[in-house]
Order: sequence, then C-alpha cells, then structure tokens
Amino acid sequence: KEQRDLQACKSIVQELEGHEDAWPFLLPVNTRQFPTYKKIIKKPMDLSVIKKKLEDNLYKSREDYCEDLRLMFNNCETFNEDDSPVGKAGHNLRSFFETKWNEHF
Ligand SMILES: Cc1ncccc1N[C@H]1CCCS(=O)(=O)C1
Repeated sequence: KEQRDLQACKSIVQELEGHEDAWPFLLPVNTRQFPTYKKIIKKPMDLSVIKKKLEDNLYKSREDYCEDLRLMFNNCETFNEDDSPVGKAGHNLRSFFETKWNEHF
C-alpha cells in the first residue's frame, strides 16, 4: 500500500542522514565553492531536497523516489573521482541505500 511505502521511504532517508558518509549529501552542493558544478551536473539532487519532496508528497511512487536517490549518487560519480573523499562517501552511501531499499521492498 502507498502509505506504507511512504513511511518506508521516510525512514530510509532518516537512516541515510544518520550515516557517517552522508556529509557530502545533506545539503545542495555549494556552487560558489564548486563553480563548475552547475555546468557539469544538469539535475542537482541532495537528501534535503528528497526529504522535502517526501514531506510535500511530491513523489508519485517509491520508484519515483528511488530515481532521485540514484540521481544524487550518479551526480556524485560524474563530478568526483572514485578515490576522492566525496567519491568514496558516495560509493559507501549508495551501497548502504541499495541494501536498505532491498530490505524494505
Ligand atoms: C556531493 C558533492 N559533489 C560534488 C562536490 C561537492 C559535493 N558535496 C559537498 C557538500 C558540502 C561539503 S563539501 O564541500 O566538502 C562536499
């Protein structure tokens, strides 16, 4: 049922936010600090936006929500080297997310 899905998606976001490798994803990337980001990444996404969209009921389905999380991780891989601190955090948090996703659904 959709209501149960929404609750599961909210709890997954909370678990991601509490993960030690969530620090690069808690807020939108600062484009003053990373001036090329807007040019390279066409659709920025972060955990604060995903959380807001959940709260505002903007996701049509759990797949819609999952798409935003995968967009966030793919943006990270596009912009960051795999062996950089942000790149490593992205790989770790993605793995944590996919595990939680499979636990719930
Ligand atoms: C996810 C991401 N992709 C590309 C560049 C930067 C980031 N995240 C930043 C978020 C604020 C802290 S930081 O500036 O160290 C890292």
